[in-house]
Amino acid sequence: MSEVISPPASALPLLTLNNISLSFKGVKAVTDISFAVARGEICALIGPNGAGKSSLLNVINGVYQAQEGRISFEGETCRRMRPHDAAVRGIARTFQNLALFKGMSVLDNVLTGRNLKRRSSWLEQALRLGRAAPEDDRQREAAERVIEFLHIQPWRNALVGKLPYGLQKRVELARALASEPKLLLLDEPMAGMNAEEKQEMSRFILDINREFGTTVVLIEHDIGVVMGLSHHVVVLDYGRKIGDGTPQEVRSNPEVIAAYLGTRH
Ligand SMILES: Nc1ncnc2c1ncn2[C@@H]1O[C@H](COP(=O)(O)OP(=O)(O)OP(=O)(O)O)[C@@H](O)[C@H]1O
Repeated sequence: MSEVISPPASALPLLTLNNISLSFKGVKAVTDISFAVARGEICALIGPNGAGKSSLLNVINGVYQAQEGRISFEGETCRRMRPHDAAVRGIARTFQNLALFKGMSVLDNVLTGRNLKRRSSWLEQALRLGRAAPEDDRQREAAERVIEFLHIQPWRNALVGKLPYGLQKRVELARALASEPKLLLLDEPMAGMNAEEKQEMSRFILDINREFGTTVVLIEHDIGVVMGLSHHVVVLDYGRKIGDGTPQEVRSNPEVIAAYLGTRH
């Protein structure tokens, strides 16, 4: 894999989490987490199982509402953000367990990522009237460009449920990318993949970051992949932040080493 190039320095972070705490019926999942994600960077969230990584991703895109703390996105601070608001503001995500329409084709799945870009009403779309027909063509062209970018054109008409798991993960990435996000949240994009597939997926994530300047926050368990892919690493353990810095800084952090070598588990 080629070297990770640092993103351009920008004064204002794209995303800032301030003192985020989240609990489920009194059980703390995330406690007092603060960190900032610079525009254009790839930030990895790592930590042992149950550390609170997915919960935090769900707070960022509004699936969960933090009981405490604030999130700022593009300088705008909000206490509560619903998933639809997050999508409208340019936050897209993929899931640990795939969330695709398995009975639909690759192209149709990717097209669902374009829904927020449509301006015609559902009636116009159903009857292909007014703005709907030319808009349909534009959305299809945009979806085809993403399909080509992620090298899934040979399967564009295949039913997603029939594809191997690694390809389904790529289709889910394509659907998220089709929405032209400013921030892409990837929950274990390489889970269940072999070394070759992981390398390929890392390559696509780097290409997205470089080609479109998309900021990425991803959860990944493979530390080798994280170190080769990320500009910034945030480490969680038991819902608390124990490390935050460059891959090199995090790798030499004694608390992180203790968490990973198991002396604390
Ligand atoms: N919907 C929920 N209801 C109750 N508890 C939850 C819920 N979601 C997460 N938790 C709890 O919050 C804690 C953090 O879980 P979370 O899934 O965020 O961790 P994680 O770091 O993503 O773990 P993994 O790497 O295994 O996916 C765990 O103790 C988990 O059991």
